[in-house]
Amino acid sequence: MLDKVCDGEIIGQIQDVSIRFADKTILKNVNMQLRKGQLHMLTGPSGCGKTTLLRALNRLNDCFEKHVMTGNICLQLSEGEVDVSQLVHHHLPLLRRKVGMVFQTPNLLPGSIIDNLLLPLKVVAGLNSVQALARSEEVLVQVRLWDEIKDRLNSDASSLSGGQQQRLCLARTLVLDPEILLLDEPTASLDPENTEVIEQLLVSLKQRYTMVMVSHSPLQTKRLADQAFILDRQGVSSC
Ligand SMILES: Nc1ncnc2c1ncn2[C@@H]1O[C@H](COP(=O)(O)OP(=O)(O)OP(=O)(O)O)[C@@H](O)[C@H]1O
Repeated sequence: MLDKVCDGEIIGQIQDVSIRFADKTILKNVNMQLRKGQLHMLTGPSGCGKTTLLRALNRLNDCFEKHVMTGNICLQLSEGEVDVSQLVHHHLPLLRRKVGMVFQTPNLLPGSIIDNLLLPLKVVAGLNSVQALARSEEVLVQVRLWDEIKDRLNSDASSLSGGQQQRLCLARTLVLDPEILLLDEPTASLDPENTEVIEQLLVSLKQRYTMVMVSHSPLQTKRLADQAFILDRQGVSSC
């Protein structure tokens, strides 16, 4: 029984969501609820549509041609209830800020470690240099990276280890104050030691953020899940 915590305010309703790319149906009538401050683990066979479902939550599938989604996704964010499926194009950047995503392999911006945080803070959040530096330090402490990199903030981000790069990616998402975090197999490219660091970090982020994480590992799912879901051709079931 993986449902360690079943109560909690429902802040996400995924109702009858079906998604296809061109004429290929990937997801059919998926129903799922997200609860505030909980870590929802999503598992299932390769190719069943886990990443596609994650991307539906912040409309990243819109980036692909011939993508069609039906059904509803409603999220309760600090601004109020957002009908994700109905949002017009110019509201998507704000949605993606509130519903941030971390990918399977670290996807850092070219440039220095600190550039990876200053850039979104200045360009997206409109902070000045002093504010952006202060916020960067705050979030680097939050992802437990500050002590490791505080003396080389201007080094190339690619000089970081894989685990450090993934924590920097997480920091880059957190720096914009998301409310929901989408995590697409964030430890898939990491060794067991770095996986443990990321897992501990995610546990520490529970409560403050609502998280949806894809994992292939039953053990990882068991370790982390407040609620676990299996996605397959029949849709989503909790386990
Ligand atoms: N942009 C796209 N265009 C066309 N087909 C796509 C696109 N993205 C995903 N698909 C297809 O949708 C199906 C589900 O892919 P998805 O990546 O969501 O599965 P997954 O469960 O996350 O797989 P894995 O566990 O292997 O990462 C696959 O058949 C894939 O080829």
